[in-house]
Amino acid sequence: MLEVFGRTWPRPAQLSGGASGMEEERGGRSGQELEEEKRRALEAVFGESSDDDGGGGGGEGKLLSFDASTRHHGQEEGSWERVEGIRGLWLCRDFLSLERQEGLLETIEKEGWFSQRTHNQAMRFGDLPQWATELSNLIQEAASLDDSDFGWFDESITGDQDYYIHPMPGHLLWREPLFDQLIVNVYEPGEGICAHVDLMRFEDGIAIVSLQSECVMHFSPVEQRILDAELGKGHTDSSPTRIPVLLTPGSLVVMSGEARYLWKHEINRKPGFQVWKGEELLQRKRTSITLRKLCPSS
Ligand SMILES: O=C(O)CCC(=O)C(=O)O
Ligand SMILES: [Fe+2]
Repeated sequence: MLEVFGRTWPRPAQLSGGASGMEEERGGRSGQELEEEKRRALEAVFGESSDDDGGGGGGEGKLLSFDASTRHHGQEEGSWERVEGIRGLWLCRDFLSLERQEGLLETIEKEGWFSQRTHNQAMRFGDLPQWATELSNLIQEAASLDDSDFGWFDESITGDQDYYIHPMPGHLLWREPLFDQLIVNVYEPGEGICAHVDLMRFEDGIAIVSLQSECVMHFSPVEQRILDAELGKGHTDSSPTRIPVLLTPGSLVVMSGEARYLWKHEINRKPGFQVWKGEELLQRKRTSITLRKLCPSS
């Protein structure tokens, strides 16, 4: 099933008739209600969504320019970083080479999802296009390199923290399929996405690949009080925590556990918010690919 539409933030509502953006929790409405509203609006515009690729190149055997088999071993792997302060948030900065980033962009372009200027978000549910399956294989491969490859082994990590010693805990990394939902978001300079926790209809273990413009994604706790209690701080006098993470082109972010459920993520590309090491980042068009797995009941 393919859905292509315009995100509503910060652009005005386009296809979704006033519904808020896809994941944001706003105005007291649950994410689920927003999702349903969006679905109804989409159907009003496009009719019922179907599984058809529209001949866009996602079908079996059409690898186009993104071909995982050309991966250069050693070049693109092995630079996982744990994001300090957020358990379950991992960053792999050099996940995709420049060549592979270009191939991926070209492949996405050939899908034709964004041929209309107003369309800046496409979602696929169920069978993913082959290039996205290949991308998820690369994610699995990168995340599954054993401890010695990364020197992660840390004897002080025990018990439930075991969950956080790999970019993706084993029960998520080896599920079948790893991902069955895809979102491609295209952002023009100045455009971003509001602080949100991804909907509960998706399982734990979410991956985001960044292309084109670099950007700063901010993470803030869903409940500042919980974080403060954990850190042993009184919550009344503490300022809200916001942890910036620089997403460079070709980088991969993986969120699981606390990072996925207890932290909101946000990209604010309004002037003054895209600052890294004291410098305002130059904004260009940005494309991101989010891969998730639907919960069995969805
Ligand atoms: O564009 C991004 O990097 C984030 C997208 C996102 O958070 C989402 O699709 O839920
Ligand atoms: Fe998200």
